[in-house]
Amino acid sequence: VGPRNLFLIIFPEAYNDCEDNQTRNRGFSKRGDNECEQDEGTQRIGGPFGSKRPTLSGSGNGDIYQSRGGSGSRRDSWKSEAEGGESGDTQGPKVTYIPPPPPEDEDSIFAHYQTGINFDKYDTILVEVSGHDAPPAILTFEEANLCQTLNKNIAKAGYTKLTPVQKYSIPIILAGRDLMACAQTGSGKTAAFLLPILAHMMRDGITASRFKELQEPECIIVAPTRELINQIYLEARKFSFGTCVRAVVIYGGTQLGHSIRQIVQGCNVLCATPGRLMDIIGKEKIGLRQVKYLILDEADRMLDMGFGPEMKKLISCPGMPSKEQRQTLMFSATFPEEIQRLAGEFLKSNYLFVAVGQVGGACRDVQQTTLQVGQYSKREKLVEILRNIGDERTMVFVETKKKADFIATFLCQEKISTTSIHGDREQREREQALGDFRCGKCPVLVATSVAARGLDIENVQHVINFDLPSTIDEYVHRIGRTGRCGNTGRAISFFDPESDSHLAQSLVKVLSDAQQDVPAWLEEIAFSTFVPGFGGSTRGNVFASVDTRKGKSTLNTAGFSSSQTPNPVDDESWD
Ligand SMILES: Nc1ncnc2c1ncn2[C@@H]1O[C@H](COP(=O)(O)OP(=O)(O)OP(=O)(O)O)[C@@H](O)[C@H]1O
Repeated sequence: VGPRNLFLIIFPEAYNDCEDNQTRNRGFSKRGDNECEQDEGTQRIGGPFGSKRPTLSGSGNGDIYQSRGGSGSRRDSWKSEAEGGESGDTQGPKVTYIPPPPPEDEDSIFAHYQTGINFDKYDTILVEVSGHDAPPAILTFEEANLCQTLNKNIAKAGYTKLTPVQKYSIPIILAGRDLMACAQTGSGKTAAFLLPILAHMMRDGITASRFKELQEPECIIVAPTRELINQIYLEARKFSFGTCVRAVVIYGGTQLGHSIRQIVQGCNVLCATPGRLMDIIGKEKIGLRQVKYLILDEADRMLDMGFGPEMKKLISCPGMPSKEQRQTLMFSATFPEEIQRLAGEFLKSNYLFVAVGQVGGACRDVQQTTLQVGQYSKREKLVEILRNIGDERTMVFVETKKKADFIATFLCQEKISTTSIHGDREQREREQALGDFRCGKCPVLVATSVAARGLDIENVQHVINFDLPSTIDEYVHRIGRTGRCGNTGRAISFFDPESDSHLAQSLVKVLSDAQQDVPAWLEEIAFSTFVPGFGGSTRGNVFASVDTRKGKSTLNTAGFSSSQTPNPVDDESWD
């Protein structure tokens, strides 16, 4: 019995289960179901790729699958942390993982990859700014008039030229305005908010944090996944290098005591996943009275039905300054209209909206290919493609955690060096997997949607959608793991007409908007599933290209400053 057969004997229904699961979920908006961050406080113990089937639970062999309630349990699972899960009174053993500290040497802090051949093409992208009295865009870092230390750090990070989202967002944030910004994946949104906030903090003369049981950060940044918030923290640490500003990161899957120890040493910029943040606030280690900046990265995800209620709780926490008294910033590559409307509750009514290119559009530096592949041929096709790719770094996205384990195991058996990341793996394993992928030890990373957003990994040349996601937004984020910062990349998607037809129409639109070839068979499927007045089952108005306030806006190429909206924009009342 070969290893693959052995796997199938032990988990005979693994493959079909995954497919069933995926099919069952089709047709529903899976916003809220898709795997994202799950900050539950208990620890999972897994096999080579983490999760074990629930049926093994309690087998007494130490190989226990700590059930997380299946897909769709995200809210509950991370709530359990906020409600005391971390203290170990829910399920499973207490989390003891303490992530290794990041390297402290300057070379590591400022390590970066090169911008690509298409970096300058960013300047040709149309930018739309809506809202009243938008400050003009800046063309250079010098125009931003940042302090010397920040300028030094920018130079050490290898930034010489602003990206469009930076040209527009930096002056808006420096002017103290609230902002909702939408720009393509990999185009520098993180620095677009970090730099002006740090500049503000420096200008306000932030004093060095000192040890205190209750810390009161000036800035809170939230993001939907642990790895992403850690990445944002590393960027914050890089740009604040040599200043008094202390950034701290806290996220689920790690020991709570460790998070607390990081915080009490001083905290000006708190980077957090929502579950851990609420937990720490509940434990009175963080006070909110000094919060001047609240940033929601991947804001559409942070406001959707998965995280939205917790974000609302956050802004209504005792001490949290009202929206009039804080500056709130939202960034994403996608912004469905209905989520834009929800965002109004968080933002001042005169917030500005910046759209670089088409809201929700795919990055044009990614060459997209769609292949018609039925579910039973997918594995063979995957192996064929990976063998052709060789050692180039490739992310393979699948729809379920079980499938991620299954495909990763399968590829290893095929002698393709593979690791995996998904929400049923322990945090230690997730970080190890990402590390092995980053350094090239494992050039293939099989992932669920937990890795779809925000992750900025050097040299990811290929993304393969083994399973297409259920929403086109998720597709845009996934393929955005390649083709970053002006570099080129390739995305190959397996389209199974049995389960993916609902996506055909929006996929055709995304492909054609990004000037990609659209296969005739895909157009045919899109046509045959045509829904008049297409709202799409998955994403409100799929191709929203404007601020939903419908204010008049101005179109600019990124090199020129915007004029302002002449008319009142609020024809819809949110407050
Ligand atoms: N002005 C710049 N010059 C050079 N490199 C830059 C510049 N701005 C950002 N970068 C680099 O580009 C990469 C992508 O940036 P970032 O991760 O902020 O993209 P993003 O827009 O947030 O993407 P996503 O939508 O996937 O979250 C990072 O490695 C970042 O350091």
